[in-house]
Amino acid sequence: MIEIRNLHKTFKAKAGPVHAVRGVGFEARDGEITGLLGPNGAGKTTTLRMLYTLMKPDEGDVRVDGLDAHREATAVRQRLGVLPDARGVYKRLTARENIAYFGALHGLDAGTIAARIEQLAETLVMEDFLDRRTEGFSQGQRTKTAIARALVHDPRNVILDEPTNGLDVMTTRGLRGFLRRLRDEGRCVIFSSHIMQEVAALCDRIVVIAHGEVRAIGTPDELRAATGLDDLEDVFVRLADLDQGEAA
Ligand SMILES: Nc1ncnc2c1ncn2[C@@H]1O[C@H](COP(=O)(O)OP(=O)(O)OP(=O)(O)O)[C@@H](O)[C@H]1O
Repeated sequence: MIEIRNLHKTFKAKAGPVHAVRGVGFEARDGEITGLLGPNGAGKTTTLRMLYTLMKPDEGDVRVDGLDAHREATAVRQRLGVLPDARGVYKRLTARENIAYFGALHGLDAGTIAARIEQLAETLVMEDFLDRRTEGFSQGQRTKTAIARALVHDPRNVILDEPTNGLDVMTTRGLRGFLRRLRDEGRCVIFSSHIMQEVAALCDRIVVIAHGEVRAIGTPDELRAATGLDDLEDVFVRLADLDQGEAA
C-alpha cells in the first residue's frame, strides 16, 4: 500500500524554476494496479522518483505499508521493487549476473537468488539471453532484465516507470499478464504511462496527472462518467487539457 500526500518538487533551471510536481496526492492499494497517466513532462517520473526515495520532496510525504519514506528509507526500499526510467543495467554483466547482484544487495542467499532467477526468467521469457552480457541487448531485453532485477527480492510494492516503452506487442502482452499476476497475489502495483489505452487495458484505477497536478482519479468508467465522454482518448485529452495532436 502506498499513500502519497501533497507532494511538491521544483527544479532550478537557468530560464527560471520548473514546478514539476505541485501538490500531487493519491493512494495505491494492495491487490490493485494503479496507473499514473499524463502527457510528456506532466511530472510522472518526478513523482515516482520521490515515491521510491531517490529524490526528496520539497513538501509532502510518502508512506509505504505505513512507513515514512523519508525517515525509514531503508525499510521502505526493501518493500519496493522499482523499474526506473533509466533502466541502467550493467553492460559488462550478463542478465543473470545483473539480477543476482541486486539479490545480493538485498541480502538474499545464493540458493534463494538462483531460484528467484529461474522463476523470473521463465515468467518473463528470458531464457534465450539470460547468460549473455547485456551489452548489445535490445530495448525489450534490457527492460526485462531491469524488471527481473527489480523483483528479485519479492517486494510487496512494485513501481514501474513506463514499463512497455519500446516493447513489441507480444512482449507487452506478456508483461500485462505478469503485472496482473502480481496484482492477483495482493501486491500494490503502480506504473506510469502517457498512453490512455495502455493504462485502461490494465489498471484498476487511473490517476490523471497534468502540469504537475492530479486532474482526476477513478476507474475508466468513472472517468468517462465524470467527463460525459465515451472515447477514452477524448477523456484523457479533456482531463489533461491537451490539444488533440498531443494526445498520442
Ligand atoms: N532534474 C531536473 N532538472 C530540471 N527540470 C527537471 C528535472 N527533472 C524533471 N524536470 C522537469 O520537470 C517536468 C516534469 O518532468 P517529468 O520527467 O517528471 O515528466 P514525465 O511526466 O515523466 O514526462 P515524460 O512522459 O516525458 O517522461 C518537466 O518539465 C521536466 O523538464
